[in-house]
Amino acid sequence: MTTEKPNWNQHDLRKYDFPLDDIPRLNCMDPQVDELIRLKKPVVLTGSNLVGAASKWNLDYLEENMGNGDFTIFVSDRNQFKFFDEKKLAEIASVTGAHVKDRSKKEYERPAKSTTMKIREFARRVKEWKDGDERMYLQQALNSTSGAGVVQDFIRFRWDWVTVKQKLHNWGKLTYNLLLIGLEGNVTPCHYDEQENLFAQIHGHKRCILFPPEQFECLYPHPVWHPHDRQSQVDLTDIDYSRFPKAQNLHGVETVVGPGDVLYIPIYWWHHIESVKPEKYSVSLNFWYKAGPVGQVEYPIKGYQKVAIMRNVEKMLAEAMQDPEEVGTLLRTMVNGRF
Ligand SMILES: CC1(C)c2ccccc2-c2ccc(C[C@@H](CC(=O)O)C(=O)C(=O)O)cc21
Ligand SMILES: [Zn+2]
Repeated sequence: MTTEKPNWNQHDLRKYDFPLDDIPRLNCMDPQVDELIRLKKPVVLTGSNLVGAASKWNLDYLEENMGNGDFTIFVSDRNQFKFFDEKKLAEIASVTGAHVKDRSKKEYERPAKSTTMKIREFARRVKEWKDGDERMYLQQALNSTSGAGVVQDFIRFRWDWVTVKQKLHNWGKLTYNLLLIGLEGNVTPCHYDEQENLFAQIHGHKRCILFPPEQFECLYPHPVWHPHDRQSQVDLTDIDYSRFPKAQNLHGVETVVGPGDVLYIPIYWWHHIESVKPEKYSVSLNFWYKAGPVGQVEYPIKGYQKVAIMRNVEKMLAEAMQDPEEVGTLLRTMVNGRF
């Protein structure tokens, strides 16, 4: 049985061009949960109390209990926070041979810039924020150096429960717990991660739209060597069908998570996440796990395995030619009129 979906006033939510089915909401003790996770299908787990100790993490509490560190804040003059991986610029420079005319100065549009702020300053700006102002998104890995109060709460998470899940599903090690505090209306555009994710919602609500890895060709990700690697080129809120015709075949699943909900975002699944009204800000904490060991490969191979193969081919070709920009030309030569 699925637990009641919050009586969400659908008309408040943005209408998309593509069909969206509901992600199942199940009590965490329901045996169907482990079946869905085993099949790498998204599911909302209710009643887990995974981050119950953080239920009091509103801005006032966090302001008092996150210590005096400098926190990473992304700033954007629009709703979208399309992250830009600076490390990729160094990788491009390292793989590009001397024979390439000097393109390393190539300018990329840098959408969201990052800065650091004390939690007190961030909290003040959130309280004063009004629609139209510059948007901010605090994203900070939690660890033992976070404030004493937060660390005490962190220790009291349901690590017993989540460790059982990690082992049962052969996930690798826990790499990060990212604390996320974003303003209502902040959008993290459609992208995939190469990690399993238990996404715990703590304060406010987030609308999560997901697509399976099989819809790779409808979402036209940036090249692997691009700073927007793993992110879709398609703006789902304003789809350019002339550039991205296959986006017409998009068919997603969605849910709105609220405090206490934990959404399982399977590795390589696309997700587009928006903080929604009525709360002014939202607080989430994700649990990212490395992929488990590649077990016995079964054929036909699965969608997410094809994505991993395509990534490796792009990397290998860029290195072989010492020129990332040559990859498209070579691949077109390989397939056009032949396969
Ligand atoms: C947009 C932002 C702040 C960012 C900027 C620059 C580099 C990285 C990131 C980054 C990574 C993860 C998230 C959380 C979540 C999306 C969401 O909840 O908004 C998500 O995608 C996940 O948990 O996998 C959010 C961000
Ligand atoms: Zn993500």
